[in-house]
Amino acid sequence: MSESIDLSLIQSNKCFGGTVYKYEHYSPSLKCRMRFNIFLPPNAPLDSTTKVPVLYFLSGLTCNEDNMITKAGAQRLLSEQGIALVTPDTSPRNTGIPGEDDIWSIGSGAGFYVDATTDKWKEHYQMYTYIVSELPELICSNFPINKEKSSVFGHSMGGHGAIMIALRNPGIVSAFAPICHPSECPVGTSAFEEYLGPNKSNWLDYDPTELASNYQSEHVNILIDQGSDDAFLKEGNLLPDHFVAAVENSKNYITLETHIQPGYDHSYWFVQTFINDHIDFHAKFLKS
Ligand SMILES: N[C@@H](CCC(=O)N[C@@H](CS)C(=O)NCC(=O)O)C(=O)O
Repeated sequence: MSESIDLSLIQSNKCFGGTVYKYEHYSPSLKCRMRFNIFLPPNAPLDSTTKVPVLYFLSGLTCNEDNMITKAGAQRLLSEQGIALVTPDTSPRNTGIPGEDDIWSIGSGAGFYVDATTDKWKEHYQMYTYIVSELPELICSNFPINKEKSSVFGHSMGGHGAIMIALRNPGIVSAFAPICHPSECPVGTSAFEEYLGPNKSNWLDYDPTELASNYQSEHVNILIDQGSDDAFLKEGNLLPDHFVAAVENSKNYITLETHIQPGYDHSYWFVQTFINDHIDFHAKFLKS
């Protein structure tokens, strides 16, 4: 890895026999310093010659690299399964873009996993490139990770990111309460307009529902869990029914399993309840 990336260890904590490491690095695609956590299971310490599969978890609005790894309780099963976990941040930070910290659903903590094209955001907000290209290269060059065995999952805005990425780079994907149709919901339209401009045709490649409705590529397997008492769902920000209908059009190419979980909300209490189902879902493919 090039020295300019300056990968620095910030913290390490033993966890279920493995270790959670926090790193900081300079990101050439985002032009700022970024942090991520990586959990290495007991069978793949840093100096291991054994390479293990990896899961990338994309978090939701207002989150950083810590929310999921500290709250979802994934490490117990990942440790047993011998699967690594990477939790990236959700946006560039401290870029100096005016107002970057002012609105909870745009800017810091709200990168929406797109490569921005508008003058205001495009220099730094290249989260699609960061998550799909830069970060996996950095991870596979510096850690005992099997490049061929990786998949992505996420929550809310990160569920949108995970499904969108898996439909553009066919693979296994799962999501908790994903923003399924960002082009049609309040938080999605305001962010897409800001990052991609007002022309909705430029939004389609970043929208899970739009991508699914025309999908005719390698088979994709998707698992979604959705709480029935989720405030974001009730506000019309998630629109899972739009996604289910879109998949109907592409059912020869997409297998979708959706679980509506009665009484659960949008929080990490919900995520931690079903995290093991998601790890098992990925493990079937990652370890085959
Ligand atoms: N607008 C609210 C909602 C933010 C929110 O619920 N974010 C979700 C993802 S969309 C989350 O995971 N929050 C962090 C956490 O629960 O740890 C806020 O700013 O508090």
